[in-house]
Amino acid sequence: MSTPPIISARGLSKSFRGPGGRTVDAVRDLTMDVAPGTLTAFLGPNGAGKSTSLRMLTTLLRPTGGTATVCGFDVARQPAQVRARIGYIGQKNGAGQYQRVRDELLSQGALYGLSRAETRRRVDELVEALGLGDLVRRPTLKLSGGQRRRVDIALGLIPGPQLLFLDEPTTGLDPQSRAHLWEHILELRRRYGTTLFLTTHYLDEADQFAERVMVVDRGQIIADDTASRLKTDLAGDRISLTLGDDPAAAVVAVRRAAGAVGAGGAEPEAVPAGEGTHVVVAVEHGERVLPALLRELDRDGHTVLTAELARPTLDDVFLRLTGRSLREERTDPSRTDPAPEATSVGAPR
Ligand SMILES: Nc1ncnc2c1ncn2[C@@H]1O[C@H](COP(=O)(O)OP(=O)(O)OP(=O)(O)O)[C@@H](O)[C@H]1O
Repeated sequence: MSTPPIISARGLSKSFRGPGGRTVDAVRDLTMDVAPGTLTAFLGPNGAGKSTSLRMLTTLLRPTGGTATVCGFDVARQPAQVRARIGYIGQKNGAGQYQRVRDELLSQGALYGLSRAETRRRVDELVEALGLGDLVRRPTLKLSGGQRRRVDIALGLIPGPQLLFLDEPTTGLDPQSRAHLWEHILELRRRYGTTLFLTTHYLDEADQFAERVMVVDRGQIIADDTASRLKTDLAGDRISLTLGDDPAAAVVAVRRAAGAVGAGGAEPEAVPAGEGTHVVVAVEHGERVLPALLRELDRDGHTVLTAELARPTLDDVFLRLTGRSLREERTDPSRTDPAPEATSVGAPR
């Protein structure tokens, strides 16, 4: 990394005293460097340690081990300097209840010590960037979940942070509001070049929008790369074919054809399917392999009844790494109740 990292953590850890005096290692040995201007997604099931990591990086929780710098300052020793440079949108709604949206945004500027003129300029800019024009005169109490999340993000951005932490920004929103919020998040990046570090349960969001995905499980980062590399390296593509042969002949045919087109290696798996046999084989670069494989099978005189290419998802990656599906991990029975969530850093609301 040529420019210094905006987040740098070495062995960052946090243990809590759980029920019955049991120790909960919420975050274990978190080590990472994050480049400025990037969008990183912290992806993991409930209780994986995502919020705890964020709360340490935003100085809201004191680590029990390791070190971290954010915007060049030590989170434990220089929390005020860190807070002055970051925004944090927690899981619970930060926006007040009765104030009108515009008044709330203006008060936020005053809390951060911005001049009135500077605050107005920022508010106008963010109202436009986040599409809040029609909402500014309404009390936040009357807003929908998605609208309120946008106001939260505007509040977090009023002081012009270099780095914005978002804890599950889209949880609880319907698909349309999620898509809308993402448009705005991406627009913010284009405009201000803000570094974004967010947690999410949503595999599709991490896949589609993040440049870097860190998969977290049981307090540890278990994978860290672009979504596309994680999928290619850890899960691979899958070609599913239905051949008009019996299972043994179908497996031999696919194994031979895959070897002939340079995609051998993985053992094809066969399942009898009606008139023929369904065979699944894992390959790399399935889009290139599939046509060649079909030509090869045809040349060998096999009848291919159906052919399908399945691209892996981040869930396949998680499954491969942990043997569990992230989709089924939405609740964690061992979870204990965390302390009340603080929703902002830098200034009280
Ligand atoms: N204040 C606390 N006291 C005791 N245990 C805690 C506390 N905060 C978090 N934990 C525990 O630490 C672990 C990690 O929790 P954390 O909230 O960081 O997970 P998460 O990945 O953010 O989950 P979610 O996606 O549900 O928000 C969990 O087992 C949780 O119960």
